[in-house]
Amino acid sequence: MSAISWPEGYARLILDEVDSTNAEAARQARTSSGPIWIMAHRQTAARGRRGRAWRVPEGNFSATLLLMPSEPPELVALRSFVAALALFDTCVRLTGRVEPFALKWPNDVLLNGGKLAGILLETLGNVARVDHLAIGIGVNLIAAPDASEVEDGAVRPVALLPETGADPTPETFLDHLAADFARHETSLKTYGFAPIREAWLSRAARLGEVITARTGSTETRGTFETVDARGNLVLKTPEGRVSIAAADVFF
Ligand SMILES: O=C(O)CCCC[C@@H]1SC[C@@H]2NC(=O)N[C@@H]21
Repeated sequence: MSAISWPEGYARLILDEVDSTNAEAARQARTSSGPIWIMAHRQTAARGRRGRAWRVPEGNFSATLLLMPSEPPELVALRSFVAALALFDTCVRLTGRVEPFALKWPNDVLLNGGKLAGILLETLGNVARVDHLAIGIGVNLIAAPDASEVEDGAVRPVALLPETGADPTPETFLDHLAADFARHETSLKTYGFAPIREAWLSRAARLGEVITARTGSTETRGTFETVDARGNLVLKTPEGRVSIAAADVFF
């Protein structure tokens, strides 16, 4: 595997233990003046989407990228697609295989149909313009939580090592991910969301198939048509097209 160079303009902080790298990003935001990757070998209070806990066996990958976008929230939210694409590229490079990986809206990476990685976006700042964005990324490198620990109907958790035999250290994973993220971030800034959206759709799981999107107590079932220019999930239902900004998706 060729050596990878750390992207210019991004700082890096590697911790042995922290409560949550997203919580550390919020603390770093008080003093940091530029983007910084924060990686931890252990998290004692890692959090997942929608207030869930995220269980992290040691050896798995846990990191947060703190950005200072100063952009409106709808643009900032598109970073979840940038992060998902970067994760996809990193996984492909480190395993030498593309076919077992897919992206699940809004921001999971699947491996052999199971959940390999999740992304948690958290914003800090005023409502109109986001001053700080924390992109938290967890990847099951060596071990996945037991299927009994996840919500009913959710995809089963899987890990990279048992599924592919690839055994990157968290540091190696970070080096690749930081480079891949920086490349897609430059593309977003230069060309806008369109190429990111196309690339994401070409790696999407269950495109054209019937899926279910659940938000609280509301459930929408329909054919996964596309992701629109704002990153919304578009489902074709018997009642017409529905565009969904935030939900959990079930296959
Ligand atoms: O629910 C999900 O799918 C998102 C999981 C995100 C977990 C990562 S691990 C690194 C970062 N720190 C946290 O506390 N959470 C994110």
